[in-house]
Amino acid sequence: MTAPTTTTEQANDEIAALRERINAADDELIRIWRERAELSRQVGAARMAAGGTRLVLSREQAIVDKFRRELGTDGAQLAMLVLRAGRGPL
Ligand SMILES: O=C(O)C(=O)C[C@]1(C(=O)O)C=C[C@@H](O)C=C1
Repeated sequence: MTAPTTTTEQANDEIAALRERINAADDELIRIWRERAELSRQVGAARMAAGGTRLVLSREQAIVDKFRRELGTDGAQLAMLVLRAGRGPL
C-alpha cells in the first residue's frame, strides 16, 4: 500500500483555505444578485412611469438563452430565478 501524499493536517489546511475562497465567492454572488435585482427594479419603474409594460418578454428570452448557452439547463433555471428577483413573480 502506498503512503498518502498529504497528511490529514495538510488536507484540513487546504480545505479551510478553499472554503474561505468559497465564502468570498458566495458573498460576491449575493452582492451581485442584489445589485442586479435593484437595477432591474429601476428599469421596470422607469418604463412603467413612461406608460410602458412591466415585462419585456423578448428581453427575458434573450437573457434565459444566454444563461442556457453559458451554463446549460441549470443556467436557464438560474436565469428564471434571477429575473424573478428583479421584476417579481409572473
Ligand atoms: O430589461 C428590461 O427591460 C427590464 O425590465 C429588466 C428585466 C431583467 O431583470 O433583466 C426585467 C423585466 C423584463 O421583463 C425584462 C428584463
